[in-house]
Amino acid sequence: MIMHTISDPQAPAMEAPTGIQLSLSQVSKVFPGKRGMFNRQSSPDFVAIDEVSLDIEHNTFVTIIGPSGCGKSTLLNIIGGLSEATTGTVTMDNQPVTGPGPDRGMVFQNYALMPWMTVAGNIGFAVETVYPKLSKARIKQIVSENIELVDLIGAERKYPHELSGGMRQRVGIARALAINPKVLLMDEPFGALDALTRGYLQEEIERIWEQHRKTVIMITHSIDEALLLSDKIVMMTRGPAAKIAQILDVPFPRPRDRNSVEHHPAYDGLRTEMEAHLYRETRYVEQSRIQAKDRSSNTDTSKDDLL
Ligand SMILES: Nc1ncnc2c1ncn2[C@@H]1O[C@H](COP(=O)(O)OP(=O)(O)OP(=O)(O)O)[C@@H](O)[C@H]1O
Repeated sequence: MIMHTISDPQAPAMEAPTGIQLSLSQVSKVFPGKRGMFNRQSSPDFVAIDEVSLDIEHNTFVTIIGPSGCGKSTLLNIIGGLSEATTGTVTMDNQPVTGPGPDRGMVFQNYALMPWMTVAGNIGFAVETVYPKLSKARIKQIVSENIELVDLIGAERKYPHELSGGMRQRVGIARALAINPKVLLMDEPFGALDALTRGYLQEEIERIWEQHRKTVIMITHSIDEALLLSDKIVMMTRGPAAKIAQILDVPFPRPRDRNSVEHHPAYDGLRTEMEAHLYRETRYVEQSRIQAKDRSSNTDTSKDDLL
């Protein structure tokens, strides 16, 4: 765990930093194959991502999009320090990332809240853990500010099971922001929500981002979500050995809302480009699956012929 030196999470920044904040250099991840008797390898190693390099500037909203199973979570987990790159390096503010730390807050699709703690308890616990020297009064104040930020006033004493999915994810976001990370990492944060709640929370994230302007790296499967929120969209190729295919710049002015974004002259072109990429990569994955299935059923048939 990186040692943190900030004594108060909401302490004002000296000045807005500029330039590269997070840098990935030739990052690869290989999951080792299974080992059987006598430690003999029974399945091959799996190269999930292959030599991915990416520079992310301060205060940028980046989304990662790509076909299912290409390695998006693997990449985000390496940035978050939850998983180690097999080769390559990740640096944040020129310091190597060697594990999780309060400089990178994470928001998960399944919320990952502690069920026995209230809304305020979940947020307060995170702040207390990261900043153990803060007074109880200061922690309470930070909790209140962040509950207000995500529009959860009145739900402070509720437990996660008493909340809707959208409210739970608001708690997840408040908890991540309360420790004042330099970078917010979100792995499909709206993936488990119904379409209406999802649309509402997307606009909330845009509003919150306007207030904080933190660097955000978010995984999504939604083209519209990526276009509404991002400054940059990182499009990944299919796996195995996934790479970055292309990075799109999103030129829509801020603050944004769905209507203004959809009427921007660049919207249709960007949308078409993303659709074409995802369609191409996903079709290839599906065709490979069908061919593999055909091959295995042919093998079964030839076995039957022998009987
Ligand atoms: N611990 C692991 N051991 C072996 N293989 C793994 C492991 N974790 C992930 N993988 C494989 O690595 C590849 C990338 O997985 P990952 O979850 O990063 O993809 P993803 O793009 O986030 O997927 P999705 O869009 O479905 O959420 C997949 O083929 C997955 O099966």
